[in-house]
Amino acid sequence: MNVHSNQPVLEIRNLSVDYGYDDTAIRALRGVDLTLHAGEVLGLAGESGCGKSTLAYAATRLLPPPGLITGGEVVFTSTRDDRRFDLLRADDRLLRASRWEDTAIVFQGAMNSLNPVYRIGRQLTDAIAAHRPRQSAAERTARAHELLELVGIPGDRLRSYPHQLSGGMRQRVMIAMALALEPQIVIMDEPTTALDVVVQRQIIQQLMRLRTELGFAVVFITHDVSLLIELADRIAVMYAGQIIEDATAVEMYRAPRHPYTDGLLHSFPPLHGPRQELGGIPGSPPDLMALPSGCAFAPRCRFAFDRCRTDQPVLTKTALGDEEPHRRVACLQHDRDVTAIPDSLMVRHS
Ligand SMILES: Nc1ncnc2c1ncn2[C@@H]1O[C@H](COP(=O)(O)OP(=O)(O)OP(=O)(O)O)[C@@H](O)[C@H]1O
Repeated sequence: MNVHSNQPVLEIRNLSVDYGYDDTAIRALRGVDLTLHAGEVLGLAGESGCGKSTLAYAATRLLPPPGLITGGEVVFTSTRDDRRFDLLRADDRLLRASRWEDTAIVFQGAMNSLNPVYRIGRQLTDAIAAHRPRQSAAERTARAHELLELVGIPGDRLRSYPHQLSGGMRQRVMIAMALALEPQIVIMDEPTTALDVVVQRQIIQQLMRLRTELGFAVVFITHDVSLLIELADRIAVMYAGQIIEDATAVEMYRAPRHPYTDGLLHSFPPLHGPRQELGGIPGSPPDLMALPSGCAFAPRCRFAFDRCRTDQPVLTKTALGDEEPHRRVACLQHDRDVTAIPDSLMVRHS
C-alpha cells in the first residue's frame, strides 16, 4: 500500500444530489468534498442509505432519474496527458470518450449484467471495439485473452457463456472488462458482496495485486470498515449524505475521531485477534427528508452536547491539526473553538 502519489486524479467539490423535487426531495448528498489521488485506494464506508452509491454515480454522471445533481464539481485530472475537466460540465462526446478510458465502474451485482446469449469473449471484444475501433479482430481477441488471464481465468474460457461460469468467475470477468482500457480510476461498488467470503477475499487480493501492477486508483465502496482498514490507503466515512471523517486507514484504525466511525469500527468483528462483543450503533440514520438541525448524528451520539443539536459541524482538520495532517473530521468534539479538548474523544482514543 501507500504507492499513491499526491497528485489528485479526481476532485469532488461541494457535490449535492437530491432525489425528487421541492419539499419532498430526498437530500441524498449534501456538499460532499473528496479527493482521490493517483494510484490510491480510497475506501468509502457507511451504513446502508448514507449515499455511497449516489456519490459514485453522481461523480461519474451515471446517476439515474429521479436523481438530480443540484451543485458542485467533479474535476478529473489525467496523470498521462494534460487533460483536466469538470465531469459535471463535460459534453456527451467528452463523457463518452472518458468513460471506461479514464474511469471504469464495477457496479453492485455487476456479474448479473453479462449478456446470457453471448460468449464471454465476444462481450469483452465488443467492449474493446467500442473504444479501439482501429484494432484488428485478432488484436482484440488477444487482449481479451490477456485480460481474462490477468484476473485469474484461463484464456480458453473466452468461449464460455456466462451461465457456464461461477458467480466469482463472472465477477472477475466484469473486473477484466473494467480494466480493458487501462483506466486511471476504478470504482468498485460492493463488488463482491454477493459471493461467498473465500471467493470475495481471493478476488479482492487479486484486485489489489493488479492495482500495484497497473497503478490505477480505486474507490472501494463497502459497509465493511474492517475490510477497508486492511486494503485501503485512506477511508472516507459517510453519514446522511455527508463525509464525516476522512483519514488514512492507519489513523482510522488507531483512533477513530468521529463517534460514528468509532461505532462502525465496532459493528464488525475484527479479522484477527480474540472474539469480542460488538458494540454497534444504537438507533438508525435520520430521515433525509427531515434532517435534524445541527449534527445529523447527534440523536444517536452518546457524546452529543447542546451545540451539537443546533450547529452543523464542518469537515475540517481536527484540533490536533498538524499532528494528523491527512485527517478531516466533522464533529464539534474536535473543534478547538467549541470544546475543551481534554474531555473529548481525542483523549479517549489517543
Ligand atoms: N431512485 C431513488 N429514488 C429515491 N431515493 C433514492 C433513490 N436511490 C437512492 N435513494 C435514497 O438516497 C439515499 C442514499 O442511497 P444510496 O443508495 O446512495 O446509499 P448507499 O450508502 O449506497 O446504500 P447501500 O449501501 O444500501 O447501497 C437513501 O436514503 C436512498 O433511500
